[in-house]
Amino acid sequence: MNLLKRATFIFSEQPLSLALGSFPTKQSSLTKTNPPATSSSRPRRSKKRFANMSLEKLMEKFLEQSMEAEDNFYRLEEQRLQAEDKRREEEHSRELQMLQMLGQIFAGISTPSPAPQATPQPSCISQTNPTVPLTHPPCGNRNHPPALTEFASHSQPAGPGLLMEEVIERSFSLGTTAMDSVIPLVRKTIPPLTSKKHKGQDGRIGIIGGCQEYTGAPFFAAISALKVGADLSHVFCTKDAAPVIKSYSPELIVHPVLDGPNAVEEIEKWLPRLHSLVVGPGLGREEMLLKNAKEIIERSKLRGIPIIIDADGLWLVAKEPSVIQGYQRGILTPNFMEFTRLYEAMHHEPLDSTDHKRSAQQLSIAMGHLTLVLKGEEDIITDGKNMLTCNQEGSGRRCGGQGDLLSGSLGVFAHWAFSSPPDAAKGMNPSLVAAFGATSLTRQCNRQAFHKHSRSTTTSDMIQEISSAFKKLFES
Ligand SMILES: NC(=O)C1=CN([C@@H]2O[C@H](COP(=O)(O)OP(=O)(O)OC[C@H]3O[C@@H](n4cnc5c(N)ncnc54)[C@H](O)[C@@H]3O)[C@@H](O)[C@H]2O)[C@@H](O)CC1
Ligand SMILES: Nc1ncnc2c1ncn2[C@@H]1O[C@H](COP(=O)(O)OP(=O)(O)OP(=O)(O)O)[C@@H](O)[C@H]1O
Repeated sequence: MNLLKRATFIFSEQPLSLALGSFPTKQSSLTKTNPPATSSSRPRRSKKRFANMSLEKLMEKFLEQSMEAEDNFYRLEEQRLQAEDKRREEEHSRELQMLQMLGQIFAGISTPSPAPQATPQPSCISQTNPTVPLTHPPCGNRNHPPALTEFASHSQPAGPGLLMEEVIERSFSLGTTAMDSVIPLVRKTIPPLTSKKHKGQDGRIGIIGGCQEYTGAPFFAAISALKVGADLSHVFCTKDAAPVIKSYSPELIVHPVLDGPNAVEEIEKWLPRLHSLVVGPGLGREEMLLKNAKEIIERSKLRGIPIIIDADGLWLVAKEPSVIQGYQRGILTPNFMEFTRLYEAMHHEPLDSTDHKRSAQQLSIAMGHLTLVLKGEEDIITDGKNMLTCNQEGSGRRCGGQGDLLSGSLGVFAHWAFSSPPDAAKGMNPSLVAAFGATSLTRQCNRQAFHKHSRSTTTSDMIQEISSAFKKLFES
């Protein structure tokens, strides 16, 4: 943007540089402004030439050129983003081809007679299991094929729609506890802070939510994303929620478009610039808002953007599971109520609440191996094949909004996990690594805030703790 802050006019052999910020933009005030000071070393000849041009004309010309420069900048930026998208799509299709080839090789080796395709044994159901088979996601920002090191034993019949890549397993040692062994993987996905980067590279996160009733939830999610380390945080909310959310924080970019006549098109314009999307905090359940959210999810899927669905976004998923079913970069973060709703919508029978882990695994499988984070006394994270549980000590305090802190920070961790080098997560599904990072952080914030505020702890207190909780977990 520095390019835009300066405009150079070549009215003579000597260029005249003007600082954009130092000029008023209104025509009326322009006339009152003194001509810009020129350096004492500037030759008289160029002064004479400028003297022939009125200041007003000069400023007009200057503004024209600066607008042109700005247009050019955005055009180039758009082209760059499109090229980046294209490169990513090519990577995906290469990866898929690889997977298909591996699938064919596998089919040749292991199926002398027609064998039933099967769901891998959920041997990872226990968090203390030292060796957990993990599967590389079929769709990831990876340009390497998964290692074909181990096949699961098949004790369950294949579920409908199981893919070949689902039986390609790889061994992964979890060590003694998930906490000890997954945290280092999370760390590896966190991009280092360096002076070489430009604004936006560490994350541009979008939140779809915020309506008349709920302005806190999208704010909590968006500000948490920033505090975790995203560079830019956008909130796409309804018109009447926008001024309220803006007033909470000047750091957020707030778009009052979600209930507008062209909501989907308005938001789609931003999708090429977003690294991940969090759908649902404070979205409400109005038909039109849910319809717009649904369409935005569809368009984000086409671009391979990681999508976290929480709160009222999960209400939408319970009504129309196909909106996210099978999308390997989708992550659902239900609390127990939301989980029950989803489970019953998918399985058409009441939830057996005695075995949360099994139910979570079943729901994930039914959703096409989507990563699911069932929040509770311990957070259960599963993609249907592998399971992690997060027991990071929190507190007994459950204030509204802490789920928003989780979903907002997960938006950032998901972007980092999906865009880190292939070996960072050691072959583990990036969604699982990201979810583990976000749940540990949320619980650590809760613990630290409770230590200071006990019963009065609120989500704002927890957000204050993000910086030190992050350092403690991932940077110490
Ligand atoms: N300050 C704000 O603006 C906040 C807005 N929120 C928004 O409020 C909207 C509705 O969310 P709700 O969670 O209330 O909706 P739900 O319909 O999912 O929850 C309904 C009820 O279930 C209860 N419940 C939650 N967890 C439970 C559990 N484990 N066992 C039993 N009952 C449980 C809740 O207390 C609530 O009364 C969402 O858009 C959400 O994002 C919340 O995020 C909280 C903060
Ligand atoms: N019983 C519990 N003990 C410890 N931590 C918990 C417990 N229940 C939830 N949490 C933690 O609180 C975080 C948010 O979960 P919660 O169930 O409050 O979400 P939510 O109801 O969706 O939140 P929100 O109020 O934002 O809608 C999760 O990271 C989870 O780890």
